[in-house]
Amino acid sequence: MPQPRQLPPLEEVLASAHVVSIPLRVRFRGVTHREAVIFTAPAESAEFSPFLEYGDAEAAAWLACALEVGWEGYPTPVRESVPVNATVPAVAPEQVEAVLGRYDAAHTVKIKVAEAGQTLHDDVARVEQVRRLLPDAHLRIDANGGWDHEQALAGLEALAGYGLQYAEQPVAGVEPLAALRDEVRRRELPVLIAADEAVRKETDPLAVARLGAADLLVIKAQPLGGVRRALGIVAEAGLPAVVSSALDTSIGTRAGAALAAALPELDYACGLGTVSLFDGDVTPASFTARNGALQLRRVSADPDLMRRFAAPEPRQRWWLARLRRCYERLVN
Ligand SMILES: O=C(O)CCC(=O)C1=CC=C[C@@H](O)[C@@H]1C(=O)O
Ligand SMILES: [Mg+2]
Repeated sequence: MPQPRQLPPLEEVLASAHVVSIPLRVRFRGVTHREAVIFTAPAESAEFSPFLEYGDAEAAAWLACALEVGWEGYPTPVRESVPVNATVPAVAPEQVEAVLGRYDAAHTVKIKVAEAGQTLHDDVARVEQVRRLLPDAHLRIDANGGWDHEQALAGLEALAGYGLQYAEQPVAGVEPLAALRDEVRRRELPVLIAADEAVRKETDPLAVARLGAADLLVIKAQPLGGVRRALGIVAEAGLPAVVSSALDTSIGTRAGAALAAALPELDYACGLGTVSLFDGDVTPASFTARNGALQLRRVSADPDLMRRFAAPEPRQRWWLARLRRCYERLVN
């Protein structure tokens, strides 16, 4: 398990922890509120927000990230500005304009596809609507592994005509992704393949690069156990990286921006625009993009806002118990 060089004492970690629940403007990943633990830590404000269904082994990596950020701070940036994409959840075409309206500018848009209970017809309608509204934007899709091999080929055949920069995790797993990428190239479909879950949910995040399963990697600081560990994975993989959010508040998004800002190469807009999907935040000036880019600055959690968005008491207890268990895993 990745760890910050020296863990701060558990009592200090608990004393700085605030459990919040922030409403989302649109349903995303099946949730309407995002729960998170925010630390008012000595180096930077930090966030621990593994998804609710994750077990402790996986969630512990997210805690390693929070402790690194909070008690060590960020690595030195090589750029001050990070371009980001707008994110369109699996909404109906009529809702697309309102979602895009939350962004100051959308030069690049990521569109969710292959949502359970929807059809390719729904995906085509959504992508078509984004393309109609933004004829010049770079478009990318994210299937979250929701297609099988044949569905992915059918999906990419149907959507490639709208001009896609890449397809993120069209099928689940590393080998299936490699097989799909081979077939996409054989058919000469003009779409690159990106790996997300195949990097962050596998025991070996480098398997994708070794097997040639993707053209680029989606990299997230919390699931990969921290900013510095993620930097190491990108360096070893030798593939272009798209740093993305884990649906974090402004605090976790700032850690993602620190990762993107420290990468030697940044060829693609990052998936760090999701604060615009939140209807509330723990910092007075939300860390959102201006003209399609985040400008690095200090982002600190505000005590009043953390009180305003404090999670209900039973959820606080649930999160603090989870935090203790994950900490124990990092120690042992
Ligand atoms: O990449 C983006 O534009 C936004 C982040 C995003 O899509 C995600 C955030 C959190 C959880 C994931 O299901 C999802 C993703 O799959 O990339
Ligand atoms: Mg993804």
